[in-house]
Amino acid sequence: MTIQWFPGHMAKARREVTEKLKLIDIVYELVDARIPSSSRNPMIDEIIQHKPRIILLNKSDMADPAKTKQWLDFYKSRGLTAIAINSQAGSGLGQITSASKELLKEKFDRMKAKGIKPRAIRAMIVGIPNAGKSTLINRLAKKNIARTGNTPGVTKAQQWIKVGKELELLDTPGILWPKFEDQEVGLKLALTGAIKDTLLNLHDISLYGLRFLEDQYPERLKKRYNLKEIPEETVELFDAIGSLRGCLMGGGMVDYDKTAELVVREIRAEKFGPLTFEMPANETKEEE
Ligand SMILES: Nc1nc2c(ncn2[C@@H]2O[C@H](COP(=O)(O)OP(=O)(O)OP(=O)(O)O)[C@@H](O)[C@H]2O)c(=O)[nH]1
Repeated sequence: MTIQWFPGHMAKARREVTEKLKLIDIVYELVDARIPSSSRNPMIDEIIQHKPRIILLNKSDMADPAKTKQWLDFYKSRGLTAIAINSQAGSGLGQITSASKELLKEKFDRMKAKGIKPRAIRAMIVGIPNAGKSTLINRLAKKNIARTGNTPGVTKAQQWIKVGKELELLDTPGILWPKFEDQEVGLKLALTGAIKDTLLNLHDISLYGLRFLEDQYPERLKKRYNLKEIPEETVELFDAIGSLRGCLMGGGMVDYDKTAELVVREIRAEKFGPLTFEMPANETKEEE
């Protein structure tokens, strides 16, 4: 699903998340491990305020493991709890409940001291489109969706998913917008498949991807496209890839549209192995 975000949509999304915050103890902020910064909502800190939070680096199977570790260290150094997960395979999910209990220990101890009956931790998942929210919810839900049903004329009841005995999850995640006003963020979102190609120029996306590979993973780029050296000139690079892969027009000229499309498709399909497109040093100021 690709959402076109207009100011009205953003305000509504924010309102919905703010409303649901009242029902929960903790927020699970789901980001893409390949672009942990670009796949965040730029106003998330302001929106969730002081609500306890765990950052879930999803799709960690598609990210560079060494870089994921650096991201986890970075969050830790900032006093933030972060866990690398793979919602599709279910790995890392076991840590979510224990980390939540740790973060909420004081609150629950206080409740206990006041004589309040013990209850499960209540949580909500928040993330940008395509972060993997539904996949994670389905994984955690197994068969334990507590359907409460709707009563006509009454506001739709929130439905809770039981995750073991100690955790309950709101069944609808909060969907928030990415920082798409930043061109580079847009290119990273496109390369990871979070936004449609049609929103950006395919040549710009592929060129950004190729230059990124040249800078960070030159050997993988050379190997994939049989390059002895990586040509400095963009045209030469496209020519080399296009002719190797038969992306040609009539007359044997390289078809740059087809070549650009091929490159983007291959990056997304992990043909260059797991990739991480940004590191903590690029984090924007709001983390400071
Ligand atoms: N490799 C991999 N793919 C994942 C993972 N989690 C989700 N996906 C894939 O990512 C895509 C988006 O997942 P969804 O669960 O639909 O994402 P969403 O955040 O609910 O998306 P919206 O409904 O657009 O808000 C799907 O193709 C999933 O199969 C993961 O951990 N690893």
